[in-house]
Amino acid sequence: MVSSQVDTQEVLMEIRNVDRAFGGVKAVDNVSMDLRAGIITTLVGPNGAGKTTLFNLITGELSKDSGTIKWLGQPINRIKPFQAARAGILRTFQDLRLFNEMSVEDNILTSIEANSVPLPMAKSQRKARREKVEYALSRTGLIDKRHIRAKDLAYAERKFLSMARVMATDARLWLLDEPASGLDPNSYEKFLEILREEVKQGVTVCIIEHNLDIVIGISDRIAFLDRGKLLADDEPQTVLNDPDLRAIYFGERT
Ligand SMILES: Nc1ncnc2c1ncn2[C@@H]1O[C@H](COP(=O)(O)OP(=O)(O)OP(=O)(O)O)[C@@H](O)[C@H]1O
Repeated sequence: MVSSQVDTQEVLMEIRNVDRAFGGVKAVDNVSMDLRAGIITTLVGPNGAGKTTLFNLITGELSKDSGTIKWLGQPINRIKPFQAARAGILRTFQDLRLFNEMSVEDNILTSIEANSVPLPMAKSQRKARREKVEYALSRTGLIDKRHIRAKDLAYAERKFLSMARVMATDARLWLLDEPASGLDPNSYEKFLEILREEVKQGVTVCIIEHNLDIVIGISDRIAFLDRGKLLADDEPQTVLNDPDLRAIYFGERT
């Protein structure tokens, strides 16, 4: 599933000594890691490990207490979510945050409009937007649902719409927060297939995932967080075969 189109040694994002506490809880504790281009990095760890907080720090939903994050070599320490999106870093949320009263198609269009650098709407740009919407609709299997309101979709379709909203932008880094949770096996196979295809086209993905089958099926690299600390960042087999990490993952720590 590694991209054939990009240099996977290229570091897109450099995270160094990042901290964030909530009162006495160190949600993210001195985390340093790289996100490399054209691969899928999976963030795993028990509940409360700090995975979502790390996403929030990357995209500026939360501010860091200390540490630095660089994107394409440039510090993005005070970035706001809309600036992150326009810089090519886009995320999904566990609670999806769709516009429930809007149609599927309008949800995708809105995402393009909100997350792209505004340009005068030349005819050619309008056409390009339409093509992106069509691409996202067809890749996620939502083409026949384009006029349905988001709130009337089935659960799996809502998950795919959330992904379509990222897909239709030109984001280079996708941060996906449990995008496959609650999906039936058919849907998550489809989800994995879509993701692999997008990575082949050059997208870079960091995904938070609990389902071990999905973690095994998709990861090029696994970063393991526990109580805010990064305990491992390595090849999947190395992380998954580590008995101490397995004990933490399966809640068997002493
Ligand atoms: N806004 C907040 N206010 C107070 N504490 C928070 C806040 N956000 C996160 N925390 C705490 O920070 C820690 C890390 O939470 P976080 O949601 O990042 O973990 P997670 O690994 O994403 O967990 P899960 O797998 O359950 O989603 C937890 O102890 C959580 O209670």
